This record gives sequence, structure tokens and C-alpha cells, in this order.
Amino acid sequence: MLSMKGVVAGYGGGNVLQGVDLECAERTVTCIVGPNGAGKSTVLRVISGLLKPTQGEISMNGEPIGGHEPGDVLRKGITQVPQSHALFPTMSVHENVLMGGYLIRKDRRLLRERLDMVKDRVPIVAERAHDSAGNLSGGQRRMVEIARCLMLDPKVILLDEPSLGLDPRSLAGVAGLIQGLNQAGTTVLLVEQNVRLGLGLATHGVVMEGGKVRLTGTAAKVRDHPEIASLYLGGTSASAP
Ligand SMILES: Nc1ncnc2c1ncn2[C@@H]1O[C@H](COP(=O)(O)OP(=O)(O)OP(=O)(O)O)[C@@H](O)[C@H]1O
Repeated sequence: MLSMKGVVAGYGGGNVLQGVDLECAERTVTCIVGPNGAGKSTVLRVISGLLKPTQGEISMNGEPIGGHEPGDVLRKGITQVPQSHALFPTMSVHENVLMGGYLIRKDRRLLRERLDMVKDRVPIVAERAHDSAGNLSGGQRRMVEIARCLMLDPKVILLDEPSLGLDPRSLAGVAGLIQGLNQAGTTVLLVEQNVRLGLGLATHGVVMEGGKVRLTGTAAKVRDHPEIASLYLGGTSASAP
């Protein structure tokens, strides 16, 4: 469904991605892990169109999207949930979520249908509709950030460190929301420093190092790989209790 082949990209001071190959099949949750600076967030940026690749191909259902403008990528059904602090704190939860439907704002009926769908999938959007986004807890904010992206009914959601700064209870809530979206048919590609959580909720894992993909496979295979266990999981497999 989403595919990268030989993608090279950087920010001007040399290439960060040095020939990345990645495949995300429909209805999978793929988690990219790896050390700081490996290029994980850059992979998301190059898919969402915020950074243009200098080489290689990126495609969605066989259609090329590499180097396209972010708005075009969005229209192809790929949405990136921005990193934290992306809500307007003085605006209500309802208003923040509606802004996610900017591209469909002229079709009032579709906008209403989508809002109902989002409320259904992310109950906090209805429960706290009239509260200012600034009054929500970190975990609640993260859920509303994800909810806002659902207004365009994306086929693929890109998430950069959804666990960042969350307490264990909020983590469980956000992980549950991501799994629920996947069960409803959305394909998910996420980057996660919390390797145990990320590979725990994913179906597939990708290990990056130095701008390259080092290992791919089912999430179970990646988390049970001896090197991953010793590097990221304190010597024990992430599937251990
Ligand atoms: N906007 C930018 N301008 C210049 N260099 C950047 C920019 N963003 C990232 N980099 C550099 O690109 C490299 C890879 O960054 P990236 O954010 O993709 O890594 P990462 O694997 O997501 O790691 P981290 O967890 O630290 O974010 C790093 O060396 C970083 O300094």
C-alpha cells in the first residue's frame, strides 16, 4: 500500500536517509525504532511531503507521491499527526477537531458525518466538546490531536512518538486508540522511542540505524531479536512480562 524504495533525503548538510526501503501493507501497524538521529522522523517527513527526497521512489497504492506537496499527499489519504502541542489551547475541543476538516469545509453534510464518526471512535471529542483544549491532560490532548486527523478519514496515519511525555495510564489509552483505528481499517506507521510500547501495539517492526533500515519483520520477530532485546529492552525481550 505505502512503499519506499531507495529513498535518499537530507536537510542540506548531507543525506540523513541513505537509501531507505520500506513497505507498509494495508491494515498493518508498522513501528519504526532505532537510536536518536537514525532518521526515523525524517522517514515520516519525506512521506508526508514536508521534505523532498533527492533519490528513490515513494508510492501509495502504486501511485507515486515522492516529492509531492503536503496537500497532495493528504488528498491521497495519508495524514501525519503532528508532534505534541499541536492544538490551539484557547479553542474548544470541538473547534480544534473541526479544523481537521478544513479541506472538506464546503461540504457541510460530509463534515457533519465525519464529526459523528470521529466522536464515535474517540469518545473524548463528544465528552469534552466545549472545554478548551488547553484544559485537557496530556493524554487527552494526544487523543484529540489524533481525532482531528481523522476528519479527513485517512487511509494511512503517520504518528511521530505518540507516547512522548505521557504517564502510563494515558499511554494505555493512546495505544488502545491506535489499535482501535487499525481494527477499523486504518493503516498506521509510527515512530516510537518507547520500543516496548511501540512494538507491543504494532503488527510489524522496522529497525533503523544511520539512515538505513537494518531489520524488518513481524513485531514479534523484531522485539525478540537478540540485538534489539539487548540494545533497547535491557536484555529482555519486549514480549516478556
Ligand atoms: N530540520 C532539520 N534540519 C537539519 N537537520 C535535521 C532536521 N531535522 C533532523 N535533522 C537531522 O537529521 C538527523 C536525523 O533526524 P531524525 O529526527 O529523523 O532522527 P530520529 O531517528 O527521528 O531521532 P530522534 O529520536 O532523535 O528524533 C539528525 O542528525 C538530525 O540532527
